[in-house]
Amino acid sequence: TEMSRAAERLRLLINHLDRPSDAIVSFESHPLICKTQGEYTLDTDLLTPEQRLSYEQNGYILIKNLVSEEDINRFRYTHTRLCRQEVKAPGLVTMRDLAILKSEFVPDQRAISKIQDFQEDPELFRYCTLPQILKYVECFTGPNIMAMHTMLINKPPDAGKKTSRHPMHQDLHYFPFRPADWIVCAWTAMETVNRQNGCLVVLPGTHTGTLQEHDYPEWEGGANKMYHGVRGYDSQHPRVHLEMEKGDTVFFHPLLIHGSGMNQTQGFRKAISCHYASADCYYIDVNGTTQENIANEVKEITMRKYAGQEISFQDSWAFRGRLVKGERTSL
Ligand SMILES: CCCC(=O)SCCNC(=O)CCNC(=O)[C@H](O)C(C)(C)COP(=O)(O)OP(=O)(O)OC[C@H]1O[C@@H](n2cnc3c(N)ncnc32)[C@H](O)[C@@H]1OP(=O)(O)O
Ligand SMILES: Nc1ncnc2c1ncn2[C@@H]1O[C@H](COP(=O)(O)OP(=O)(O)OP(=O)(O)O)[C@@H](O)[C@H]1O
Ligand SMILES: O=C(O)CCC(=O)C(=O)O
Ligand SMILES: [Fe+2]
Ligand SMILES: [Mg+2]
Repeated sequence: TEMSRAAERLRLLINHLDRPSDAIVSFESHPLICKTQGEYTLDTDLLTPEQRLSYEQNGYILIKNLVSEEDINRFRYTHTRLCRQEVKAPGLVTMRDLAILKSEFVPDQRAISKIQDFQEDPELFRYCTLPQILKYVECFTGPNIMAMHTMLINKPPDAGKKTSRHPMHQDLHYFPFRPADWIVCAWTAMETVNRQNGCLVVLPGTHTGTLQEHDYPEWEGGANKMYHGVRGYDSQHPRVHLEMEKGDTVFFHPLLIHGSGMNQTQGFRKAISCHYASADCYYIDVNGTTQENIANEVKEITMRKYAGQEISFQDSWAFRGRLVKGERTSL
């Protein structure tokens, strides 16, 4: 890992040198290159030494009660209206659970297990700009911050085929940008999440590893579109169930292996999340890598969505990404 991170830094240096001079970010003085105290976090006066150490070692930190009840209630209300199509947001992607795909369509939150790409909905996107979240994000990404990927997950009661599970995966599998250490996910519980309704399950420490090969899990009841899982991860690795209360927020590294279990309750378990990256990250070519499979699926879907227009995997990220702080330097 140390070698591959060194190689990544070298690639980054070359990438910066390749750019026109006005785009060059002063390399020596770059806050992220000059991280001296810890490899994964910056010294911003916010994280305690214990929290920094915990992120370095585990790949995540959980902050209690970070988002107010009032904000979450507003996000819930907007979610309901988006699902009922009472309000529209350009680019919004809605996803139905495999188990109810063939049932009659009712435009209701109960039919929609996930919405993605809400960057054009001002109310939901407010989540991505909350100052108390960005303060933490900055510890990982530095001052130029892009909101790259937005989701509101509405995990349905399992219909009996275990399709409500999310297989163990690394989010970096979906991202054609680097370096991984400058990317972080914020995931906020919109209600109590526990083992019964399918809380996040993480394998602490796996963020120090490399990106693994991902594919559809061989599950009897099938798996949802694009829900790839890590091929053959170590099932003996210690697991932590992140039980959280409404408003609690976990920040985690994109290489951290995580998933979520079945929802064994009758409620729809809700969480809102955003993946942030330093605007100083750069796009990579995933051809010939393990990410080729997801890139092809994404290209196929964008092709259908935008009437046959070919959009590169990288561009599909560039046009959804939104600057939330600082300067849009590269992404
Ligand atoms: C850090 C990131 C981590 C992650 O994002 S992990 C999860 C990644 N998931 C995603 O990116 C969401 C993917 N979902 C989507 O893009 C859309 O929901 C999807 C699948 C394209 C469907 O949207 P629409 O096109 O609006 O819906 P549609 O009813 O016209 O369906 C089109 C074809 O897709 C199929 N489909 C829809 N939902 C599915 C599901 N849950 N599992 C498996 N297949 C599914 C559907 O049957 C249809 O197929 P066909 O054309 O009839 O052969
Ligand atoms: N057979 C399996 N192969 C691969 N991954 C699995 C398998 N079973 C569960 N997982 C994954 O492990 C994580 C936890 O899922 P699981 O349904 O076992 O919930 P759990 O939280 O462990 O609950 P329980 O208390 O019932 O064990 C999820 O990411 C799930 O997708
Ligand atoms: O909320 C969940 O169940 C986890 C979702 C997740 O990890 C993802 O979509 O990448
Ligand atoms: Fe994930
Ligand atoms: Mg289990």
